[in-house]
Amino acid sequence: MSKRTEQAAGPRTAGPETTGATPATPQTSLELSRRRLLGTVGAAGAAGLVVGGAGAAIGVSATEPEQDAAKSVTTIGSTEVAFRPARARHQAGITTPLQATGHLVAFDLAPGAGRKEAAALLRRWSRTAEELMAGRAPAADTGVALDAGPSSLTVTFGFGHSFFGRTGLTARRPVQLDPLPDFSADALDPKRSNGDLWVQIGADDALVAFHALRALQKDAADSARLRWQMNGFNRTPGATARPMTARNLMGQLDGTNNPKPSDKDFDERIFVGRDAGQEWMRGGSYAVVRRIRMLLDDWEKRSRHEQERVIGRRKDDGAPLTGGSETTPMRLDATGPDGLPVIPSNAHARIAAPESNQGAAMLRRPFSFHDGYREDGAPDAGLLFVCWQADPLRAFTQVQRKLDRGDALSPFLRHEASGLFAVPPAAEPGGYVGRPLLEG
Ligand SMILES: C=CC1=C(C)c2cc3[nH]c(cc4nc(cc5[nH]c(cc1n2)c(C)c5CCC(=O)O)C(CCC(=O)O)=C4C)c(C)c3C=C
Ligand SMILES: [Fe+2]
Repeated sequence: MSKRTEQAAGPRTAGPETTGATPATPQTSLELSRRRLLGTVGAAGAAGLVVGGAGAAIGVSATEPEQDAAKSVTTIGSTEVAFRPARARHQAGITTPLQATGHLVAFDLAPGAGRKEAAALLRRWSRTAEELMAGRAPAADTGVALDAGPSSLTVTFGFGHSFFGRTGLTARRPVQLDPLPDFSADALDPKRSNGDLWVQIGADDALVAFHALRALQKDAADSARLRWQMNGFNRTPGATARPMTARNLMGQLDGTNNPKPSDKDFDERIFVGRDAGQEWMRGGSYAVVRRIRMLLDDWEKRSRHEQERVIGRRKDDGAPLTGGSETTPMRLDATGPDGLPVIPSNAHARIAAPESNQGAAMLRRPFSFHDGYREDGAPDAGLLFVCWQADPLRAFTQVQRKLDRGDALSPFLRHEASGLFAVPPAAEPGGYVGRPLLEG
């Protein structure tokens, strides 16, 4: 299995859809990297040469500095994520470890385009995504990613509420796509919210991600028009000396208590089950997307101690305020000498925890964003919050309702855009994403 050094949910292994060879020793890693340096892997021919490198952290000590630099770069580039996972039914980009660059894009079908045009578009998009994720260049390529391998590229497709009316498929729209309720702290921009179609692109190389975005935009041609685009980033794999949970722009370890694929109820919580009302969604998931701006000027004025009480965890190592390490469970009932809860009653992690929400859980897989500075001089920066769940009403909505009523983090956040998308299972061999809906 291909290994990554920066992961979505703390120290854990890559998602089941990541392909690759047996974890490499320093020696094999070097050999594989040499093969790649000889030019055998590039945008035109990566298939079959997924090195599954051991990551920069393993290989660096045994070799010359120049080789080390080349090796760590090529290891990142050559990691491939399967478009049609062999052992999972879901699309890539859900359990895939966080990538360094992301584009979230929504499209609306063009006037006059309906179900037939949508089906043709999803077929084109699926073919392009499969080629690019394997590191192959599509027809009439721009050449932007010519020198790079697939770089963990994932492309994930979803349908918004409005898609079903536009395509005459209202009867097959899942109730889970009913619009999210209004929350008191919402300041949503409708132009940057929702949309007929949603595409999530992630990659460990910014040019590879841009290349994919352009190719998909060209495929959309006259059948769909861009509604909004958001660009985000995460830490680059290998930037930290050991695999770690990612940090957000407030400086917190974010993702610690995410559900893990090894949890016995993971699939049930994150993916639509076999008994779901809408058959075409079985094995799929629902994505909630929120552009959440952080009021960083206010946040950064708070002391470390105050910041930690807002979350309920320590900033440096992510351990709960009740002690231990990052992976130690929070003791929500622990009180201090003053008789008050050690993890404050309005701490974000307490209010959002499954224990406070009838077991509700979601897989958070965000990107940070920074779109420059606002007129008032404040950074236009924050979190492109993306979370995945089998049922948004029982996961995101349940938790956000609670956060909305008294989360200590809320005064430092502005929810500025929102989307809810049905993300169907992966394409079957010879098929395309969404075919059972569009042709069923
Ligand atoms: C409605 C869901 C959530 C929103 C919106 C949200 C925004 C948000 N969160 C952080 C930072 C942290 N969140 C943490 C934990 C956490 N957050 C949610 C849900 C939402 N967060 C959940 C379900 C959890 C897990 C709670 C638990 O089970 O313990 C943490 C702590 C570390 C961790 O577990 O990840 C941080 C830090 C920001 C900055 C933010 C909006 C910008
Ligand atoms: Fe959170």
